[in-house]
Amino acid sequence: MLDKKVQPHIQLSNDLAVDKVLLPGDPARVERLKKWLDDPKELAFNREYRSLIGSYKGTSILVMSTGMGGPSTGIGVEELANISVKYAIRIGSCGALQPEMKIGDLLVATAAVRDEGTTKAYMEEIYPAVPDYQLLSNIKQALETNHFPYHFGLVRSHDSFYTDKEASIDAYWSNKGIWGADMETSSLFVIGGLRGMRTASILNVVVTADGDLESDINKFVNTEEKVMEGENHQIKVALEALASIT
Ligand SMILES: O=P(O)(O)O[C@H]1O[C@H](CO)[C@@H](O)[C@H]1O
Ligand SMILES: O=c1cc[nH]c(=O)[nH]1
Repeated sequence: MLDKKVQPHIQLSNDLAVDKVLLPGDPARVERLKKWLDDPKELAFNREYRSLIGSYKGTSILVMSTGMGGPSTGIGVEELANISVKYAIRIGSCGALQPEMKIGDLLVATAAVRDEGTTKAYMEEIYPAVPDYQLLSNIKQALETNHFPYHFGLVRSHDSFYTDKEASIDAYWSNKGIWGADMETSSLFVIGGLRGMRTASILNVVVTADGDLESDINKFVNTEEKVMEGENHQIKVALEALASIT
């Protein structure tokens, strides 16, 4: 369904005529993205959905935060599909689950474990959460051209952060070969995919596998240098991947 009306949550409409979007979780990341775009224009900031539009190498790019977790990501993705968005790359942060991953390394999701509630409201658990092959290929090209440190691997998207069991849950999934933990990738892949969107997720490592989640997250709030370097890398790679869509 194409929708000329302003969408209720994201407060954007089809009049934008843009089909490519970058999706950070954090609205503050939207502000930091401004410097990457030519002629950036603030659009809306309603609830967790902060948006701006600009261009990169002549390609029109929408940027919109999803907030944290599956439900807000799902609503954002549905409303973006209603205004004709066709390509969406998440630029998020994640906790590492494998020991060789360093702060500021990038993790490109090859698929996601649907360990959250949102996508179960849409599809049986046997349905896979997978990205678009062409976007992955563009992302790999940009990573190699720029020589940024990266990994490709499975991500676990989850709903909880501060339960008493987080350490053992992470150990379990690490042993099963999962590379990182976030809260939105599986919802983007499943809901975006069901709505005909091509999707990918590039995650910046903000917590190492042997790190303590609470203290490392606090360092993240203090904009630790390596984290910011990783964020700049993920933004550049995502923009290059979108701009090279033919
Ligand atoms: O930095 P963002 O993109 O929000 O991603 C991660 O950070 C939040 C938790 O701190 C969750 O949303 C998680 O997925
Ligand atoms: O472990 C982590 C760290 C950041 N974000 C997450 O979702 N999980």
